[in-house]
Amino acid sequence: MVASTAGEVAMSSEEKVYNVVLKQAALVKKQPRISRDLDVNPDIVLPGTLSLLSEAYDRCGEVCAEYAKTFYLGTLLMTPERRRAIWAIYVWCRRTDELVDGPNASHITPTALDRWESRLEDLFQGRPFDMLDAALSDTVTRFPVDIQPFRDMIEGMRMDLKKSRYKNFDELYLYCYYVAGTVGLMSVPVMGIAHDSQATTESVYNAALALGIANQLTNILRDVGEDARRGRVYLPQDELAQAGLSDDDIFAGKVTNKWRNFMKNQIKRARMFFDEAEKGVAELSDASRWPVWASLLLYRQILDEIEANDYNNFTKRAYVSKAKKIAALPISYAKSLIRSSRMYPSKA
Ligand SMILES: CC(C)=CCC/C(C)=C/CC/C(C)=C/CC/C(C)=C/[C@@H]1[C@@H](COP(=O)(O)OP(=O)(O)O)[C@]1(C)CC/C=C(\C)CC/C=C(\C)CCC=C(C)C
Ligand SMILES: Nc1ncnc2c1ncn2[C@@H]1O[C@H](COP(=O)(O)OP(=O)(O)OP(=O)(O)O)[C@@H](O)[C@H]1O
Ligand SMILES: [Mn+2]
Repeated sequence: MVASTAGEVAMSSEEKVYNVVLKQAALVKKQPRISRDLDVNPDIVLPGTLSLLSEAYDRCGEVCAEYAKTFYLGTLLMTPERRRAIWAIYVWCRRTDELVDGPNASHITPTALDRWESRLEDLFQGRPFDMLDAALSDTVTRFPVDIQPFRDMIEGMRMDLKKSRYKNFDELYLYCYYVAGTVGLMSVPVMGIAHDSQATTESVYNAALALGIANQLTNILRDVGEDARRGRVYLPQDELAQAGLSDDDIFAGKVTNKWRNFMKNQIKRARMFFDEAEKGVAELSDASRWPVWASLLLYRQILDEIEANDYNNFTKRAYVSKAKKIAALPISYAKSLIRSSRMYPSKA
């Protein structure tokens, strides 16, 4: 905590977000999981001509496969019920992101985000607006998923509309929580914690949050040039200044030693969040560990690729080759067999 000049005690973003983590962990412990047959969910009013929920989920799967093939393949390793739920969450996140990042982004106003949020409230109450919302509406009755991280992701999009600079890491951390840490908090109740895990629920949520933050920091470091061309700098201004750099250096896009040193520190920080996340993966339920390890290893390799590009993230896009993606699969499978804090072997 930081005391301001006015005397009141200000909370850091990390502390604020940790309070959300504690709340999510407490909710998941309380809420019992309801299991029903697919397509028989009396709590949902299906929109339009939609007669079967399975059609809605299939459509979510198609959207997911179209936007993120690698990730879609990962979800195929999960149980069918969990896989469908993750698709529904993925599609909602992707649609939310498209509002500010997609082809119609220039027309998006805070009012449009307010409307998206009231649609979110409706779908959590069993009144989905369209087919894709209907799948998520069903998911949130089957798994103890809370609305807060979804609201927070919309808040992140609001932030993105009005803010294009971040004073320090504390401000950037909050943005990363809103747009990506939230994904971790949404996913854990679906992926499930292993029945014999000795870890606390909070620590697993904390690791999930860390993976979201790590992914977003990596995404930012990969896209520095692309974002600068849209007038945006998602880097801590105070750290840029300490490194002797300014926005103008970023717009000029020249790889200098100052830039390399700055990038080394940013990469180091992103890796620390990946390390934090690693501690939680072993606690997830059996079928969820493999896809999460795969996504962690693949996303983390983008950092290695930025190094391999000699820190030119202005004009070169760092990406992981198909061969490396394939190589990550057996490695992540082997890692998913390791179950750190558990005392007994799995029954599954
Ligand atoms: C198995 C798994 C990875 C599950 C998560 C699936 C899920 C619901 C993903 C939604 C992702 C999404 C569309 C988010 C919207 C905002 C956004 C675009 C965030 C960026 C993702 C990267 O996407 P991409 O490379 O396509 O970016 P471009 O738009 O092309 O620029 C983010 C960087 C954030 C993604 C964050 C996660 C996937 C969180 C992962 C955390 C977990 C799955 C928790 C794991 C649990 C433990 C205990 C570690
Ligand atoms: N091996 C590659 N070759 C060329 N472009 C790539 C490669 N990998 C990723 N990209 C580009 O970067 C974008 C984002 O990559 P990301 O790492 O998020 O993979 P993704 O969304 O899971 O997509 P996919 O798995 O279908 O490649 C891709 O949509 C693509 O435009
Ligand atoms: Mn992508």
